[in-house]
Amino acid sequence: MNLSGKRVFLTGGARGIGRGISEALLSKGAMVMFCDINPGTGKQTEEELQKQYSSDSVSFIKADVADSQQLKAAFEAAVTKFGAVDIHINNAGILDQRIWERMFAVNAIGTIRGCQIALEHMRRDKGGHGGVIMNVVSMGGLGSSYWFPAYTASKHAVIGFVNSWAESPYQPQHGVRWGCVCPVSVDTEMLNMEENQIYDLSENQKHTATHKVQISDVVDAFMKLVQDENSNGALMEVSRENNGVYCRRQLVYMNNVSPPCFMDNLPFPGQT
Ligand SMILES: NC(=O)C1=CN([C@@H]2O[C@H](COP(=O)(O)OP(=O)(O)OC[C@H]3O[C@@H](n4cnc5c(N)ncnc54)[C@H](O)[C@@H]3O)[C@@H](O)[C@H]2O)C=CC1
Ligand SMILES: CCCCCC(=O)/C=C/C=C\C/C=C\C/C=C\CCCC(=O)O
Repeated sequence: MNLSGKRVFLTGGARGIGRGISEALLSKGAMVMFCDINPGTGKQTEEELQKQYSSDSVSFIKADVADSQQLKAAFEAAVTKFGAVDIHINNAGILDQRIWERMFAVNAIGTIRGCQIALEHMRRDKGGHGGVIMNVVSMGGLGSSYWFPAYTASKHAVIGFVNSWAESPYQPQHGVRWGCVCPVSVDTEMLNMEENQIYDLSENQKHTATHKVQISDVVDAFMKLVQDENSNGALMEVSRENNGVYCRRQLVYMNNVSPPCFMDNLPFPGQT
């Protein structure tokens, strides 16, 4: 997929992985509108990116993805500005076991609602132009973690939702392809946690120090997936397994869903 001129809406883009993805898309000639709950950082990022690219190509709008009206209004602002949205990216997320219901509202409900809003807009069988819906999930969504059970569950919910749409027999009529990047811990502000935000924090911090990846690793994986026209329903793990490169696995095998494949010919851990 040629990203030049593509119209993108992304959630949680003020900093971290979301900002990294926006910058990579802008560098390929895409136009990006991003929302965030934090207006200060959002505005600052908007200014910096507008200086680097152009004021027409990137803009910020304040929205809380857990609020259905705010999320819908922000997405519609992107449609009004660009004429349509070709690529929708659910990235906003939080990690705090102390407010687990709020975490579900942001990570699971906010993401699923984002998918639904974008799908309605993009579906060819409903007059749309087709498109791509990408999700920044987590390696926690592929397995389990005693450090943060509710966070893990919120990410599993997204994968279940996304793969169910990706394997729909009507997916070709929808003309929308789906993908998830699933990183291990990433070197962002999210790792600066307080006691009780997750269980066993000090043990986790020791573990994270040797396992974390960089934003650029996640962006690299995202860019491969978003540009691959043959990819639908991919869950791309981003981790330091296999000497620091990432591998890609696809868990859905039905008609019209890309076949399983391994990137860089590396086996997925546990497979030979
Ligand atoms: N940092 C990590 O170790 C990992 C992060 N992830 C996921 O990546 C995504 C991005 O996380 P990071 O960049 O690391 O975090 P971050 O905390 O650096 O950035 C998240 C951004 O989302 C915004 N945000 C939070 N709640 C929001 C809401 N309700 N509405 C709109 N915007 C909101 C924040 O203001 C912030 O700008 C999240 O979904 C996270 O779960 C996945 C795997 C590992
Ligand atoms: C395996 C769960 C990864 C979850 C990543 C995530 O979404 C948020 C991470 C936040 C803090 C870091 C916590 C734990 C991850 C640390 C190491 C996991 C190592 C797994 C492995 O590669 O064996």
